[in-house]
Amino acid sequence: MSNEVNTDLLKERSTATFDAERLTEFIYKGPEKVKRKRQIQNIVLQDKFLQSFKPTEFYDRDGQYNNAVRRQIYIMDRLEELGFRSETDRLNFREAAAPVELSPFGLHSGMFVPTLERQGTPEQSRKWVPLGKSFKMIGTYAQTELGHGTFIRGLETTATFDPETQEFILDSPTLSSIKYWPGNVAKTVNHCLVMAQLYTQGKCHGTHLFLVQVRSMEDHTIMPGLEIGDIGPKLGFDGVDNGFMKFNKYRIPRMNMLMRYAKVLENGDYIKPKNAKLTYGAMVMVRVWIVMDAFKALSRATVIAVRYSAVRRQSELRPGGEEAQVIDYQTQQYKLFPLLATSYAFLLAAEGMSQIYAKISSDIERGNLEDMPQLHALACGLKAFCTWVGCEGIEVCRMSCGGHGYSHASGIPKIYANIVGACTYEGENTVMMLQTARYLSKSYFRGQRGESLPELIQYLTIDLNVKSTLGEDCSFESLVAAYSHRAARMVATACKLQNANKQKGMPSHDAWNKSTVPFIAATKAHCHLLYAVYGIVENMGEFMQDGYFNQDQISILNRKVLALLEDIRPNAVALVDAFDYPDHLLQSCLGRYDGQVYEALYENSKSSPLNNTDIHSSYYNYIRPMMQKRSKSKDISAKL
Ligand SMILES: CCCCCCCC(=O)SCCNC(=O)CCNC(=O)[C@H](O)C(C)(C)COP(=O)(O)OP(=O)(O)OC[C@H]1O[C@@H](n2cnc3c(N)ncnc32)[C@H](O)[C@@H]1OP(=O)(O)O
Ligand SMILES: Cc1cc2nc3c(=O)[nH]c(=O)nc-3n(C[C@H](O)[C@H](O)[C@H](O)COP(=O)(O)OP(=O)(O)OC[C@H]3O[C@@H](n4cnc5c(N)ncnc54)[C@H](O)[C@@H]3O)c2cc1C
Repeated sequence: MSNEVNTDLLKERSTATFDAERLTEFIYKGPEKVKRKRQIQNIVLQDKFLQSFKPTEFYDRDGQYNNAVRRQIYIMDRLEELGFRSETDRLNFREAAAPVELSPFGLHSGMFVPTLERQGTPEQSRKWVPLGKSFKMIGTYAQTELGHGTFIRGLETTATFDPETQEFILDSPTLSSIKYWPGNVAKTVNHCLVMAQLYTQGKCHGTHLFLVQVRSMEDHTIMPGLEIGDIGPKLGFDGVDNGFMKFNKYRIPRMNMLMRYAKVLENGDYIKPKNAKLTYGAMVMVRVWIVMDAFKALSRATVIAVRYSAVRRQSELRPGGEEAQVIDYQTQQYKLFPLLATSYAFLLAAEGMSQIYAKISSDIERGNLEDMPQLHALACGLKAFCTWVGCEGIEVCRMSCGGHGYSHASGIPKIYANIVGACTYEGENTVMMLQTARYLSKSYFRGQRGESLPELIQYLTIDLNVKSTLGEDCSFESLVAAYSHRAARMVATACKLQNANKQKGMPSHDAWNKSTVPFIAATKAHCHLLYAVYGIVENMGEFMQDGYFNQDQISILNRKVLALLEDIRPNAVALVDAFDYPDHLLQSCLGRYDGQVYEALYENSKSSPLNNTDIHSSYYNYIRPMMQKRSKSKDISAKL
């Protein structure tokens, strides 16, 4: 590979009107943090073992899982050797060492250990968390079943208390109750946190979490009374062993129920929690993290597509002139530049969401549940919005790279396959949006009654008769006012429909269900209250419905969005460079920093396993016999 930088990329970087390094420092919170991040990324780049893997798509499923395990255990050992203590250092190392290969221990660190910490009693946490952190106990979060994922209250796995033996008896009473999907259950973990319906003294008290040993700590064999297996290949997550698990009257000690919020006493008495939804805390935490995941996925795809668009020359923009950089086509800019803006918006939304989560979850830990509904609504809405919009955007990035975008060598299919699952896991997006919609509906009616509302939703009470003051300058204030107006009006419209349904005599659940489509649109508008002009132009109908904008203002906005494309054009490459993703993290022949795309594609293709032999065995086994047979045939058409 040559080490020159593509001349078009060189020109793009030299004509940028700002220093990308300053923006990188803003993104990563200062020059020292940037320097440290790069140091750690370079340690990975120099690491022979970590650089010894071929791209994941060159391995079969067994190989991908085996590599994922090897890689992650190597990473754990290296982190110990390097003595990285700060979470940022460890995260930077992990992300560089496994940029697209998901970890078979992801749920152990991401849900199992944090849930033991947050949902166990102090004694339980003291006993189990060190075992989890030292990987003596390797666990996952097993909630979803064949028949239920969304409707947790409908889960069928039972945990029945036996006061004689001071044990819970776990059982999968029906086919649909078999645990199905939990990550790392099939081959990796030896423990699970199992969500099950708790029965004691003949009464069901709803779903609770239980710590269950599923494999022997001696030889990893499956514990008697359990059936465990892999669910099979999926759209992505190939290195992750999502599994199924069936309980057959499987006994665990009473003290294996996580009892921080709810308890079962020795005599079988049930002590209920302050709020039944405290058990759902792990899911809220992961939804908050998924907002950052959506930013990382969309920004990486945007880096690849924008750099490639600067390098790719195709067709004549000026008749007889040289072939144009595709980034100079207005249509290509209209595809990609809004995604660049969206990536930055998601970064800010993710950071804001994490700060709100940190504050409210610490209040909840201290017993103050006042803001729990707001946290739930925000986490549901942003998780759904950012993954939906992010995945749509990643697909636009892929298609904007033409044929090469469809190749794994572009890096984009892996980004998409890994993040698109997030539209489903940790709460199916529509269902999550409806949770937020429920919160908006209740808040709207509280606002109508003159009650005070939390700051984030006070816009619901604005005067909807006001028209826009937007002028040629498209001021920030006028844009925020437009988004607030649109969302407030759409929430009011959905709530009025819900009310009208009730007035017609519908029971409240029907009145709700028959207004959920406008509520989803209103909730998306609520979440969209993040970034500007493009969003208005793309959703103009919703902004115009009550004449909020006049014709002149609509023309201003249409002109503005095209003018913004021209404003961004000279800085597009610098704006993606600022995300500072090194090549080995992007894993993309199209998004390389040096722009040497064709050489990289050619080298990558030559390493494809199918090229290990010049003539494939199928020629000898099938093609040659077919040709020989047809060459003897009298029937000329068979020869064709
Ligand atoms: C690297 C990637 C790894 C991938 C990891 C993936 C891991 C997983 O997928 S684990 C499994 C994830 N599963 C889910 O997220 C299931 C989603 N379903 C749910 O959360 C619930 O069933 C839900 C919320 C949809 C409905 O629950 P349900 O009990 O019917 O509640 P519902 O009747 O709608 O509401 C009851 C009240 O509880 C509130 N509530 C519900 N959930 C929560 C919560 N988590 N926190 C606070 N309040 C809540 C509602 O807002 C409502 O409040 P109000 O009455 O004031 O309006
Ligand atoms: C990659 C991946 C990893 C996963 N990892 C785990 C894991 O580690 N542990 C675990 O426990 N689970 C895991 N899951 C399961 C995941 O959490 C569930 O699939 C998810 O919660 C969705 O539930 P469901 O499959 O029942 O979908 P369903 O709810 O059956 O969705 C089907 C359709 O029904 C609609 N629907 C459902 N309820 C309503 C409603 N009330 N109103 C309107 N529409 C509705 C949905 O919008 C959707 O369109 C994973 C899933 C995936 C894809």
